[in-house]
Amino acid sequence: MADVKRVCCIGAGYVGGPTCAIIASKCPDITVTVVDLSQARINEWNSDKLPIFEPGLDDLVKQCRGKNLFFSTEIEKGIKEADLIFISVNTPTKNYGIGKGRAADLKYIESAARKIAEVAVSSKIVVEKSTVPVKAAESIAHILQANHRRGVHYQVLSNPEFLAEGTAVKDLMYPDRVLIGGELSEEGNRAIMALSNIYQHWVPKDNIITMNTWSSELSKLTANAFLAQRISSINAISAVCEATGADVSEVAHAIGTDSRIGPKFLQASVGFGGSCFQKDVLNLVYLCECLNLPDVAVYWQTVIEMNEFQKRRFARRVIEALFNTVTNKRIAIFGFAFKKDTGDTRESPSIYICKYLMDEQAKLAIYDPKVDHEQMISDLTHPSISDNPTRVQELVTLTKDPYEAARSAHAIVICTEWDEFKDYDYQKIYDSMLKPAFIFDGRMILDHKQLQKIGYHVETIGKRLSDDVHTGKSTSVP
Ligand SMILES: NC(=O)c1ccc[n+]([C@@H]2O[C@H](COP(=O)([O-])OP(=O)(O)OC[C@H]3O[C@@H](n4cnc5c(N)ncnc54)[C@H](O)[C@@H]3O)[C@@H](O)[C@H]2O)c1
Ligand SMILES: O=c1ccn([C@@H]2O[C@H](COP(=O)(O)OP(=O)(O)O[C@H]3O[C@H](CO)[C@@H](O)[C@H](O)[C@H]3O)[C@@H](O)[C@H]2O)c(=O)[nH]1
Repeated sequence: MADVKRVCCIGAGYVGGPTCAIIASKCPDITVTVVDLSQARINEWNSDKLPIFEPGLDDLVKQCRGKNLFFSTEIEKGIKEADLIFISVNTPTKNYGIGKGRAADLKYIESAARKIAEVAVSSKIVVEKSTVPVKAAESIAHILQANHRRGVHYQVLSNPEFLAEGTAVKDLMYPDRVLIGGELSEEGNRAIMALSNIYQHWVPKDNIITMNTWSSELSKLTANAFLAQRISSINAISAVCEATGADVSEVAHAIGTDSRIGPKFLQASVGFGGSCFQKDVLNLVYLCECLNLPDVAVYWQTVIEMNEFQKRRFARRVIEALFNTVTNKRIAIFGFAFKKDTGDTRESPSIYICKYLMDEQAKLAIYDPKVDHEQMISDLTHPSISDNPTRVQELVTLTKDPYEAARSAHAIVICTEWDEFKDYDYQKIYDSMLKPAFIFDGRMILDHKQLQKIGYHVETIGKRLSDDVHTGKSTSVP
């Protein structure tokens, strides 16, 4: 099995699509087919407008599509023909039954495994690419082995993905490391080598780390838990900064220069979003509970609680600064994606900030350079955000023009760190706003001094810019 010629990937999402585009582009000797249940998603992958926005992805897909990269709903054919199959389906937080709100929902993983067992007529390497709880590979192996045909053998590997959205192509092209976990046996080793050979087309051998399956699965959850924890930690410190007059950027810089801490992932913000951090930390929390480690579970749970606190705290600051009422006030929301350079809104802090402001009956004018308006409405009318979709439609205006969003507004709230927000004509915007005009920079990306010079009242995360600090009246510590 050392020579993989055909790869199939089940799941044409944010991970499956870009990962397979890179494999196809770096391995012209391998045919890669990405399959999905969703005809609409596959149609988009086969069209000029891909279903996801990622810098550099369009070119990559165009370069390989129809040559050695295919997108299809013919799942059975894809499985039958492949030597190696990636399972890259979604593993969302369960919203029903046992483990509701914390455990990962493994129903899509299981159905992919069952489909493989049902249709495979030759031996396969099955690679768990999705993020899963520890021991999920064992369940996949059980399903495959219990249903296998004579002469068909399986090796199950864990190969978690570390790409971040918005930088997926770069992350896949130059990964810090590739992790491959497998069975400690001769067949296990052969399967690990086969997958490693694919990556070695472009990843230096030393950056490919092999280990036992459970360590690999746990490493993925641990990496995300550590990253999320850093953000929650600096966000917690941002609250202390606002209360004391310290500046969180200065604190982050100071601690980041300690080589043991390092400078990355210390950007205080309105809170972390995205489809992974919350889901994976909760997944770890649930795992700890199941392993009868309640203290460890509580430890990681606080990372999530701090993130909730940060989103709520920021929305409250907006309301307080606007004289404790935002009812019927027009507030421009700049940014709806969970971070810049993506159109993804899953768990975006912007959704929650909009929710808190809508709860106070603020009128929102939302602008994002990449998020579709249908997606915004779908997020804001989700039952967990609002129980009155008609009211949402009344309160929210969606616009394709940031200047339009800010016109006659009382305030601008920056929720995503899009680069273009830095380049707007803020004098022109100021002139069109109601006075006093407020800017709440939830991402610390604007030139605050310049904005103050124009006349804005500026508030940001982790730093006091308002008058009481300028006059030295910062909160005293007992
Ligand atoms: N999004 C990220 O940045 C990222 C990064 C690293 C890891 N991950 C992990 O990778 C996995 C996939 O994430 P994603 O963001 O790509 O999800 P996604 O929701 O974008 O895509 C998953 C796709 O799988 C398809 N699917 C589900 N069940 C299927 C089945 N039985 N047969 C065929 N297709 C099926 C869905 O239709 C969907 O298109 C998750 O476990 C996630 O935690 C995501
Ligand atoms: O210093 C920082 C860094 C990030 N964020 C926020 O954290 C969230 C997540 O950002 P990021 O990690 O860059 O994007 P994701 O696409 O969610 O990627 C994370 O989740 C993926 C899915 O598991 C992993 O593969 C990646 O390694 C991991 O970075 C976003 O809302 C960011 O704005 C901050 O607030 N401060």
